[in-house]
Amino acid sequence: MPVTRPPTRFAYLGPEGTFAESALVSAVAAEEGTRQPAPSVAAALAAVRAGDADAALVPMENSVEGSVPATMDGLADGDPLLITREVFMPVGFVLAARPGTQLADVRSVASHPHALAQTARRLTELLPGIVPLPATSTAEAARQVAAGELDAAVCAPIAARRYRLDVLVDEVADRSGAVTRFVLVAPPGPLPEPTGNDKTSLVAVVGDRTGALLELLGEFGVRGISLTRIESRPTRERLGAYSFSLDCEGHVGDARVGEALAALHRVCDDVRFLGSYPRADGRENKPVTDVSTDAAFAEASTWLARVRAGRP
Ligand SMILES: O=C(O)C(=O)C[C@]1(C(=O)O)C=C[C@@H](O)C=C1
Repeated sequence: MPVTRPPTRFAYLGPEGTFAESALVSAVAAEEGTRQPAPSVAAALAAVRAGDADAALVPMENSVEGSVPATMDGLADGDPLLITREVFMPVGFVLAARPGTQLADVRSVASHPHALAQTARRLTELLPGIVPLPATSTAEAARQVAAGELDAAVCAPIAARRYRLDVLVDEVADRSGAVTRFVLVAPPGPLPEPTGNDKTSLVAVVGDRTGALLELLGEFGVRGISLTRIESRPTRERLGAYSFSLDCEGHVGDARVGEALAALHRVCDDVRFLGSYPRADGRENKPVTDVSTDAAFAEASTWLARVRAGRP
């Protein structure tokens, strides 16, 4: 009898109309599963950890405003989760209000803090003297405007349509061309197969030693592995204790990446592997140097085995 698998349940930062939902729609075909909005990044990750969702799509970083702390910390702490995909989404913002509202009528405006940061200058020009309020997402701000709780929202054009708002001002981003990188995270399980153009993410806690960060970077450098992102986050244990969240080129199944991670496991206080997944930013990993290929690593271990066997 054919086994029918239940559809994958994808959680995302909701409500409907977020950039996260658009990114999920762009990356996952409708027949691949169902979509369930979560009220926050933490809630989306918690749904996966509790088994109420099979995967969650959450924002990781934005080309203008940088990393999303809720995602960084949500992946670094708690039960382990694995990134299985990355998804890039252009983000553009509108100022939306209930039909009939004029710009001069607006007394309150809200959005996700990342969206407010990307539109801060324009909002000051358009709404002088009004302090923008944070919302859990751009679409949540739009929903609150539709419910009459706020006058205006900075949101995606799709959220304005979804909540039947009028666009008061189109394109309110301070910088055009912004892109947000989302990641799809799932419970621990088989890793995506290496494609030859992959990324690996991890969080490393380095000890309080002189040169500890240099040591960490050196493990990548000596194996010819390029980093695509690195940032520090407080471990929240005490002032001055940091973890490093980073992405590098390559798959943990590649000899050079596997060896680098094993070395970090030796030299760092803690290493959390966050996944290896296909690179999706349209760029190619840097060519692997001759001395860092899988073949070069295999040949070196064959040589070492011979040496150890007394046959140099
Ligand atoms: O609020 C949303 O629509 C989101 O998907 C979140 C988010 C973010 O966290 O950065 C995504 C893209 C934009 O940069 C603004 C907000």
